[in-house]
Amino acid sequence: MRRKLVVGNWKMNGSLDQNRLLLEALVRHLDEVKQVDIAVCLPYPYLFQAQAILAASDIAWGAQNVATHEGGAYTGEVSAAMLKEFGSTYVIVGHSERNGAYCESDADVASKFAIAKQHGITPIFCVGETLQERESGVMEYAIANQLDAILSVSGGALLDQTVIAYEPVWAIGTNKTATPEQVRAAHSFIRERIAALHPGAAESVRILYGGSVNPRNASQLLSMPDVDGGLIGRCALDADDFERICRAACKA
Ligand SMILES: O=C[C@H](O)COP(=O)(O)O
Repeated sequence: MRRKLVVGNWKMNGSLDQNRLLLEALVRHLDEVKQVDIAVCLPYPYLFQAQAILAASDIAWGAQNVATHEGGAYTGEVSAAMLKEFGSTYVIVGHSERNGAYCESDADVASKFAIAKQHGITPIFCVGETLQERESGVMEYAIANQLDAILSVSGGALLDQTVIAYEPVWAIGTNKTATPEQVRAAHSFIRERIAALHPGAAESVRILYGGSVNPRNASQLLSMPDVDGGLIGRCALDADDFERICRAACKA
């Protein structure tokens, strides 16, 4: 039985003052929510602040990216070892906002996935189709390619105990949520694809849905078969909304 996981992706939002209020509110609001795992992935400069405020709670924290290298002359990069020093449990890899704007390749994402695992950080590996891919009927092909990039570098076994986020690009930040049936079909496809290579990993990997999840649609989306939680963007910046989504996950 997989435990549900709700992760807030703060993206490039926050300030020391805003974060303190939000993190302290999350600690208060979510103190009694024990039935699901909860985490926030915030910008690098605030990992120390998250560690200070969340360490005594059950809320985990992590980053939104990681370098493909262990260290050295890579200006502007942040290594997995550095993330670990600040207590990061998770790191998001392959988010479509990075693939598009920063030209991350599948090989880059596979390296990030592998290096995170080597340092004991759980990668949250994002996959998902564009609207054009969905409308032209190649959605499964697109997702399979993204998955295979990881599977070919890391092997199925490395997916054991990791997290995949299915995020249709057209549903991110748009208020166009995927229908429950679309979500179910995509999650089932992802699990079957992994099972074909590594049945053990397919059972343990948690597959989150991300894309315009809010307190009103969370119950239905998160209770679909093969959905093990959510990756939440905008609604993770509001303590009340995030709490309601976490509570919906408890009942899902
Ligand atoms: O990582 C989170 C996703 O990009 C979803 O963002 P959103 O909930 O604002 O649509």
